[in-house]
Amino acid sequence: MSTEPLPASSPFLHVHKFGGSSLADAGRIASAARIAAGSPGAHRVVVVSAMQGVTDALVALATAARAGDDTTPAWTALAERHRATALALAGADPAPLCDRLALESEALRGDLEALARATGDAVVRLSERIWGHGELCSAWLMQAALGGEAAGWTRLDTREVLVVRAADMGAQVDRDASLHRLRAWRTRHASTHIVATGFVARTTDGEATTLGRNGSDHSAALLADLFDAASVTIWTDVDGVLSADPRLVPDAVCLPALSYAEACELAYFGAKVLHPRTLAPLQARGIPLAIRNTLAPARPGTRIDARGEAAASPVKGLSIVDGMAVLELVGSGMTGVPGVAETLFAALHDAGVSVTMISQGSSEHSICCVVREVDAGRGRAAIDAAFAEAIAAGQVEGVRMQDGLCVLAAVGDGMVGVHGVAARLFDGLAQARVNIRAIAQGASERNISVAIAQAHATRALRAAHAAFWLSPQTVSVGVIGPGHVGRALLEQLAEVIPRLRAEAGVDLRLRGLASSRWMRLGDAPMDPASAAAQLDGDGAVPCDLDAFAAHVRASHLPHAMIVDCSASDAVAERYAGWLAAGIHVVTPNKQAGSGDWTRYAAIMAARRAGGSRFLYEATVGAGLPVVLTLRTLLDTGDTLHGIDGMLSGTLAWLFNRYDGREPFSALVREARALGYTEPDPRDDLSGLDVARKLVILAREAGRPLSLADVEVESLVPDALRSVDVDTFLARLDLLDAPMQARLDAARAAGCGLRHIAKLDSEGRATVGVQALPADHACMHTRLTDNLVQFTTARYAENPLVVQGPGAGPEVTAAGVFGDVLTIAQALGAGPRRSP
Ligand SMILES: Nc1ncnc2c1ncn2[C@@H]1O[C@H](COP(=O)(O)OP(=O)(O)O)[C@@H](O)[C@H]1O
Ligand SMILES: N[C@@H](CC(=O)OP(=O)(O)O)C(=O)O
Repeated sequence: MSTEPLPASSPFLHVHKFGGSSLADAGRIASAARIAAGSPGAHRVVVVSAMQGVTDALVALATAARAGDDTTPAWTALAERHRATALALAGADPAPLCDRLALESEALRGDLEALARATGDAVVRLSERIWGHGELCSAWLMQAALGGEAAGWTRLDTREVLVVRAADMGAQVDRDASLHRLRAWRTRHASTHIVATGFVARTTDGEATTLGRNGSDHSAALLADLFDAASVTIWTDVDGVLSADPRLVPDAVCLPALSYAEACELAYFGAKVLHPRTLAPLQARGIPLAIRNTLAPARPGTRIDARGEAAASPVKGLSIVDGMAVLELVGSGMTGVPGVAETLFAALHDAGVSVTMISQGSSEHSICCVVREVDAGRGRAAIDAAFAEAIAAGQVEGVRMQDGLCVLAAVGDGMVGVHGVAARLFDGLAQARVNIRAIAQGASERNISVAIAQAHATRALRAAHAAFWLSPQTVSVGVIGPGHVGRALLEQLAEVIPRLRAEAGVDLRLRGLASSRWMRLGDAPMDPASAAAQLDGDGAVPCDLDAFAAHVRASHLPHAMIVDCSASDAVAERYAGWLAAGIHVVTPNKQAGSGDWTRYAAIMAARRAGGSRFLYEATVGAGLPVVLTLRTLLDTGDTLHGIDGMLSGTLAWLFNRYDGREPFSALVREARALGYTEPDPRDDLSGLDVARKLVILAREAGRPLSLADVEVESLVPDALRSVDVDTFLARLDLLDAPMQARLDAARAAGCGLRHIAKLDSEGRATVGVQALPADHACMHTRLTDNLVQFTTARYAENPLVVQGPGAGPEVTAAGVFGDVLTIAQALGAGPRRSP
């Protein structure tokens, strides 16, 4: 660290400002001190705010004192908070620091007592002193954390040097007087580095004052100018200036660079991270500003300078100013009359009402301006008075007032000369069903502002944010059932999501994962690669499907989808509700498609009502395009005559292998060992699973078939139907003799055996073993191949055949993923769900 005395002004000097969030407790102050001490540059000026919450407490104390309330408990708590922080920071010898803070606390107590009795100007003077107490204390704390005078850090009470006078536009610095006082201060303090109190200043009369709430940013900029600093860094608790307030828009992104003008507009329109008056002194001197995160100091943050930087979106940031009202002067007599606007704004000026936004239609029939709600009544009275004569003469109707509004501003240098920006903003707001009360765009085209109902503020901000920062194909995804298929799907998602985002604009965000017992929900997208492994770890909560769906249907993301990879009927029971709520559903779970007809019909109706999609390609033939092929045939006007084929990979494998050389039971055991069968092979041999698939296909073709309507031949002997699995496996050879007899009979007729599902032209559905001639397509399959033949009007002589491996987690997951993509890719063109 340099020990050269600090020059009166230096281009090698860097200003660092730490806000209250960075000084919330002793640990944070120590981190801030490490950042300041370790930052580059020969000389540093560290500007501190009060510890988090302290200014609020002081404002409340002053109010209580004026009201004659007992301030002792709150005063004691505040003094104790500073003392406890000092003890934690000061190490072996905390007494000097504690004494300093005790003196400050005593001064505060004196001011509070005086304020309780004060009258006239003294009320303002004492209040200002009280409000600034927090910065005086935190500067002592920070100086100690940095090692004090011994380490070259001198404390500057900014009230000694920063001279401001009250002006129309807020406190105005007297630069010459301030420079003069700073030089004088420098002659008395030969320090290398400085810790300066933010927020506080002195009036031209030498009284203590403040720069207004959140004014420490402004202090840092003013000191940077006075010290001729090379840069200013504002350290806070977020990564930089974000595209919107992260408390309202969870998907807000950190903006790498902004121009002074962009930052100024955003700050003026409510981006709390930066005080609006900070930019002017820096811009005037060309001093660059960085906003960085004390909690993550390695991150680059936001750079603000004259250059700014072009970005992908023409709009850099969105912000909201709450508590606004519209005043509208209306009257046909105003048209073409010069001076109306002048009279109106002069009236507002005289009443001390500041105008945030102005809009006037070209008919000049009305002039509308947006002011702060608290000023609106005063503003209206002032305009009414100014136009009293015109109102009496009937030329002007009077002033209409509407409160309960806020102003949403979209800001960006990139908007200049670019068409479609306003359209995108208004479209986003329209999608969210937000009514726009007034619109203004300055001729700089750097800001479009709209006045909207306060009640719609968050919804509007999220919708506008989605319109500019999210792809229309951004989908909030929740996956249920991390079994074999679910896990394979998560692996595939992990591999493909980055490419989909970069190349196709499809932005799939895994925000929830649930098993039958646990669920994990994330606001930030979860990593699909590790999500399943972490499911029952820290942060997991017991599964609640309502909460899961509510989270997935995030109001700040344009679309939501639940992928059900469970085999649960209870989950299928939820589909109708989810679809009606606009959540798309994708599943390989056969329960809904083949279960109770009334529920199936309700699901299909909910899908239509919610404008959402329900896809289940992987319920039949795993990753093979079976449902899609049938759908396409029907959608293009073909007529289905029949479906037949092998719909079970397990049974296909068994009959492919079964040639009489090995008993059927041995093959069942082998298939089980290879993982081809369900743990209880009766689930396959019963034919029920195949029957479910046939029902799904029949319903797809518009036939109201139910499971009970399918004639299913079970391969499980009656005697083994209700025994436990072990007994069943032990007595499996009961299958052998009857199966051998069927094989012999088939062979005698020149045929072989296959397990076939069939839906005929009359709608009759059957599932069972059939003897097929050697030239039948099903006799030419391999391993676990499924084969589905569609006989239709167009494919009458020679059916359309879909064939390929029809089982296994990877191919099934790929079928599910295909549905997810089908939905996501179509979203770009379709309407967005309203947030
Ligand atoms: N556009 C925005 N970008 C970043 N932060 C914002 C924005 N709008 C509002 N904020 C809020 O501003 C906060 C930082 O301001 P503030 O609380 O005054 O910080 P500090 O205490 O460090 O001075 C952030 O925690 C964030 O919640
Ligand atoms: N402490 C003052 C000044 C300030 O700027 O604080 P912060 O940097 O924490 O916003 C306030 O709360 O208004």
